[in-house]
Amino acid sequence: MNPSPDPLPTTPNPAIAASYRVRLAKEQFVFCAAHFITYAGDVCEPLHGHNYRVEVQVEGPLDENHYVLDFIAVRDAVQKITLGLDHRVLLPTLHPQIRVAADQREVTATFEDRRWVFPLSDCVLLPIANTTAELLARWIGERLLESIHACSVEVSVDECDGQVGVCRLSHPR
Ligand SMILES: Nc1nc2c(c(=O)[nH]1)N=C([C@H](O)[C@H](O)COP(=O)(O)OP(=O)(O)OP(=O)(O)O)CN2
Repeated sequence: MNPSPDPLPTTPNPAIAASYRVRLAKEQFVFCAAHFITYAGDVCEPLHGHNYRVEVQVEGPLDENHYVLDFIAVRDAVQKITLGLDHRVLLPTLHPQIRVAADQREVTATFEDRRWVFPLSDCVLLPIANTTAELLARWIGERLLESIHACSVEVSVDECDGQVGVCRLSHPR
């Protein structure tokens, strides 16, 4: 005769540490934007566009619903951020060599002897040093942390099918 099986535990084991996060990778987390970056010191790309795809992870303790955060609240917060970048030209205002100047109507960006002029309403001026996927992920992560209550977020920005910049941000403890 088989010995009777061990009884199933009736509570989670407090000796085993658990942490939780939610991950959202929604179809609608896409923004189509134009940009150019510099690299290797003084190489400046031509203006071009990407269909950027965003994914987020949010970490924290469980609330009274046993949620880290409501998926719907996170979804709406991310969508609001990505919508603000959609169909825009992304320009870095902290770039050491790209100068970005705006008036009531237009934005002028200059790099060495090159000059781009855009309608103001077509642009988003971002306080970052270069519009790399990594720094866009950080900018989105900071906006997300401002709008949801979470210990930490991780934002991935995929600029074209598998080229992904990732930034993890945590509130100081
Ligand atoms: N770590 C990072 N590397 C690169 C970034 C970045 O944000 N983080 N960005 C770029 C460029 O912005 C560029 O957009 C790369 O895109 P891609 O179109 O793939 O570049 P190609 O010149 O190879 O263009 P093809 O159309 O594929 O010929 C570069 N690196």
